[in-house]
Amino acid sequence: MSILKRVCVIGAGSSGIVAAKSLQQQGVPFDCFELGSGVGGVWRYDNDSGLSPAYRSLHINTSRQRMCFSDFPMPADYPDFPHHSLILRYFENYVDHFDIRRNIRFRTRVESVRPLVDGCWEVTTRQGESPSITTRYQAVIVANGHHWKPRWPNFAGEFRGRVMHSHEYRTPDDYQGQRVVVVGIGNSGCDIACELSRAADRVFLSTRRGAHVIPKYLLGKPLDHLAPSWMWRYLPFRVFQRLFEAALRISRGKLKRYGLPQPEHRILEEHPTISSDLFNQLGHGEISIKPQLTRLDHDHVEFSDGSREQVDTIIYATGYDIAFPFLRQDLLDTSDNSVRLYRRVVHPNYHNLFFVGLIQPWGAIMPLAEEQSLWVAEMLAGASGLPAQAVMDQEMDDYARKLQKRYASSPRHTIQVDFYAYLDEIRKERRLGRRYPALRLPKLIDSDAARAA
Ligand SMILES: NC(=O)C1=CN([C@@H]2O[C@H](COP(=O)(O)OP(=O)(O)OC[C@H]3O[C@@H](n4cnc5c(N)ncnc54)[C@H](OP(=O)(O)O)[C@@H]3O)[C@@H](O)[C@H]2O)C=CC1
Repeated sequence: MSILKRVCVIGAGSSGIVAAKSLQQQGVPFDCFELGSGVGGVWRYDNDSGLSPAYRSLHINTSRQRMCFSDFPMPADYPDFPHHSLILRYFENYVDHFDIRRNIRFRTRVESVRPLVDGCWEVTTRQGESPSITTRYQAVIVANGHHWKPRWPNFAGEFRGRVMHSHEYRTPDDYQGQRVVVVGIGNSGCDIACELSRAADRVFLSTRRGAHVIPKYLLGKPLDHLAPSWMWRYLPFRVFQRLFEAALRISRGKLKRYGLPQPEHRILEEHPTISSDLFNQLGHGEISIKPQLTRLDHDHVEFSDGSREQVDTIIYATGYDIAFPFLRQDLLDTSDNSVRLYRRVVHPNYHNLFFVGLIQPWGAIMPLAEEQSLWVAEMLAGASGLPAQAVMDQEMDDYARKLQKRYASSPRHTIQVDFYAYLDEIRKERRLGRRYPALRLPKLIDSDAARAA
């Protein structure tokens, strides 16, 4: 039997809950489906969805003032960079404060999302072991996150020790006395290498191009407090980049002083790697930096400088693929890990299929997911619309071109945005949207004749 509803939200992580709350405030009926038995997504340690990569010691690397939602500040007694347990508590309180938990169906997998010929979406869900249910929706908001499907590299040779992805890493307890190589110098790689360096016998951190590692505090301030928002907004990019480089030179010094390779690209041309601990652990001689891993050889690994090390465990901290297991690949091609969406939110052909939180900002994601959610909720409430298709196509082309020009080429740089620029962009889109014809949603007619397109 199919039941009529209006909007389906997929996921109750930080993006899903703000999408749900925004719909509720606009009076748009919705169902939110969450695979795990609680909210919080990646911030729920040992989430029974099996999708959270959070390790026991995880602290966020954006400050509490920058990461919170606009109408729900984080408690003043939280530290600058809260532990994941505090962040989860914040999300739990948010959900209760805005009374959205009753519209979230937990332990429910979204199996498929299919477009119907009448413009609606047919969403098939399954709660636990119950039979699947199919429901028609006028619109779907995808907020399933993009840090749950490990990206595995492929190296020549064979390895007989333990091979794992950072997604599986939880605590350093099992690594006493081991020799471990961590591949990748993103935030996971650095955090895990630092933690393991206090437990394992030797830790090698392998990087193929280095990173402009930024300490959590710069000139005595949480790094995202250093430059006022007007600098991010109005200074020409190259000027801002030079100022940032200067602040790093003063605060941190040169990378090579710590034994880190100098990347070929400049700061702001990569997703930021933020770690204060890495500098200490390098200075203590507890981590050895290695170039690209090139070959596996039973209980040894080889690197591009010809060096070779015996190791017990390889941890690939090589990032994540973007994936929507419930959507047909031909509806949204993610084969090169990029997605083509208007303003990173609206599907180019199906204007009632939205994505919230599918961005990787220089800065915190939550306020940006909030702004996206407000925009989408206004459209779904009939208060706002989209520009002409040609305008949307142009914007998507421009974004892809700018991204390619600015960022080091990597599958992890396909959804990058700058915090303030993107916030302003979506705010402007909301203002303009009120002048466009309201978004036309398909009518909800429960008809067995509506076939999958
Ligand atoms: N404390 C916090 O708040 C934390 C936040 N995060 C966030 O989670 C997200 C995911 O981070 P993370 O898991 O670090 O993943 P990232 O994608 O950010 O980093 C992956 C790293 O692995 C390298 N890599 C990828 N493929 C290969 C390969 N085949 N060979 C060698 N190196 C490779 C990348 O290098 P290259 O650049 O050359 O592609 C990069 O250094 C990010 O948004 C991050 O900011 C993660 C951990 C902690």
